[in-house]
Amino acid sequence: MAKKEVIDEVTMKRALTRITYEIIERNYEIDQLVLVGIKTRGIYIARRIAQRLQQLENVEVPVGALDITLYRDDQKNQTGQAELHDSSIPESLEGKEVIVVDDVLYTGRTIRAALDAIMDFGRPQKIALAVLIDRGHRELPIRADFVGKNIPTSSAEEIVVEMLETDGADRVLINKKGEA
Ligand SMILES: O=P(O)(O)OC[C@H]1O[C@H](OP(=O)(O)OP(=O)(O)O)[C@H](O)[C@@H]1O
Ligand SMILES: O=c1cc[nH]c(=O)[nH]1
Repeated sequence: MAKKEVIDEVTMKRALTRITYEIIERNYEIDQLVLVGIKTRGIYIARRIAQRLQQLENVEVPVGALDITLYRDDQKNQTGQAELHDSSIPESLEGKEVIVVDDVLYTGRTIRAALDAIMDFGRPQKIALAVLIDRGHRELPIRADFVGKNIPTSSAEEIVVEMLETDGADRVLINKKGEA
């Protein structure tokens, strides 16, 4: 199966704008809000949501970045210390209202690990989750509060998120695992 585009630039933009409106409607204490993006593309998505919050509400929401590869509990990323880099949280998360942001939600293991990692930066008042794509197949009791698009997949497929900042274009593709 060839790669198939399931989200184009315009649809991605709309999805992120909608998520931003949903965040606004949720009545967060804006001055307590911190977005925490999960590397790599979750950070870009978090920055884009922060930009829209600035445009729509004239608020500056801090964006942190989390590299959680060391914390994962499956063997996929247990390659040791070399992966502990780039986590940067702008301030203590103690008492904050945190929204974790990632590109794809799949088994939920990355998010479980992210929750662990966040606790090292203080105890937030609450934590929510925003993802661009929810592709199903959860292995843990984790769900997203804000979803750009639900894309049902088989486990033989993969979702490939491309973003301007790192891939030269904004789009989402579905691909048969192992195919280029
Ligand atoms: O719900 P899960 O099963 O944990 O899967 C979701 C995670 O998988 C991907 O990261 P990946 O580890 O593939 O790294 P990448 O983002 O650098 O491609 C994706 O960016 C999510 O962070
Ligand atoms: O299909 C998938 C699964 C996890 N993470 C991705 O980026 N794509």
